[in-house]
Parts: sequence; C-alpha cells; structure tokens
Amino acid sequence: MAGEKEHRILEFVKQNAVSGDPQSVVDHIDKYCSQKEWAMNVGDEKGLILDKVFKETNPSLVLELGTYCGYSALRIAQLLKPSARFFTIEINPVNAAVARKMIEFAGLKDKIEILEGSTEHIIPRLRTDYGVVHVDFVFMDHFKDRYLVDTKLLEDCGLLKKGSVLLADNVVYPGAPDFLEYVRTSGCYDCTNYPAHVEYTDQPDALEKGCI
Ligand SMILES: O=c1[nH]cnc2c(O)cc(-c3ccc(F)cc3)c(-c3ccc(F)cc3)c12
Ligand SMILES: [Mg+2]
Repeated sequence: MAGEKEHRILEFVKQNAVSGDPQSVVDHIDKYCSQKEWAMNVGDEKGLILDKVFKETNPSLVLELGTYCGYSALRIAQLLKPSARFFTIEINPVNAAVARKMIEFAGLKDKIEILEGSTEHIIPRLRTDYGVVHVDFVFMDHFKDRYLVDTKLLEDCGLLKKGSVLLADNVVYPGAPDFLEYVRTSGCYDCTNYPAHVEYTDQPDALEKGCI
C-alpha cells in the first residue's frame, strides 16, 4: 500500500527523535533510512551540499518541488532567515500528510507552507494565490521528467529573476538529461555540478546548481 514505509519513518522519528528539535528529526530520518528501509530523502551527504548552497544564497522566497516526508524541508527551514517565506509542493497526499506531521513534530510548522497538488497546477498560481513575486531559491527533487518543464514554467510565469538559484537533486541518477542540457546551454544560467551519491548508497549521483 502506498505510504506504508513513510508512516514507519514518521513513527520511528516520533518514538526516537527529540520533539521540537529539527536536527534530531533529520538525523533520525537518516538513521532509519540508512539502517532499516531506504527512502528517497536527499540524505546527509547531499544534504550538506544543499545547506551550503542555501546559505550562500540566503533567500527571501524559497520553493521546493517534491516534499516527500519533509526531510529537505526541515534542512531548509532550519536555515531560513526570519523574514523569509518557504513553499514546498507535494503531489502525493499520503506523503504530504506524513510531511505535515513530521514538520509539526520538529516544531517548524509556522516556517513551512506545504502546497498539495501538481507543480503544473500550483506554480502558475503562486503569484495570484500566494502573493509570490519572485522565487530566490528553488530546490528540485520531484519527478525527473518535470525538471525541465517546471524550469520553463517558472521562467514563463516571470518567477525567476537575476540572482535566482535552481538546485536540482538526482541529475546523475536517475538523471535529468534534458534539464541538464537546457540549463548548461541556454545561456541564461551559470551552472555548477556537485558530485555525490544516491542517498544512503555508493551509487554516483550529483546536484546541479543553476544561477541566473
Ligand atoms: O523519484 C524521486 N524523487 C526525488 N528524489 C529521488 C531520489 O533522490 C532518488 C530516487 C531513486 C530511487 C531508486 C534508485 F535506485 C535510485 C534513485 C528517486 C526515484 C527515482 C525513480 C523511481 F521510480 C522512484 C524514486 C527519487
Ligand atoms: Mg532526490
């Protein structure tokens, strides 16, 4: 049944992590998913790269595509400046429900707005429904075949501006070749590749940063 593993991750966190301590929640998700059941959190190795790139950007408006259980949302929310706004989009209602409970347990529910639905439906409504003018930092970690189309959707909606940063997970494995080709050759992005591994494995992977 979809969502069983995600509920087991949440239960392990609730039984073992410190309520109100986001790092404890992040650490316990990593512990469970590296020792008990693999799951597609960005993980500790790539998470440190996410933290580094995020801190260099210091964004006011943050968008995540693909919440899953809330792991990367917690890493990001810990680094948000007080005035920043953070939206994360999740298409799977079971994942969104687990993420809400995970984030509430960590004590960060006031920092993170989970938008349940498709990026295709929500991105064009960010300005009208949520008052978003520009996005400073986008973490892409959803369906790999949506990376390019959602990048172009963000561009077409006028949500990206000079200084906006895209950071994409899994550009090596499972891979997002059309997205990589576009950001590296369009002339609009200054790209950096961060080699790493698929979370909790020794399978090569990477993050790609594209700065406008
Ligand atoms: O889908 C993903 N979204 C966001 N991040 C992901 C990630 O970090 C890793 C993987 C992943 C899964 C299995 C594997 F052997 C290697 C990598 C996936 C993924 C890919 C295809 C799938 F069919 C289901 C999961 C995702
Ligand atoms: Mg990923």
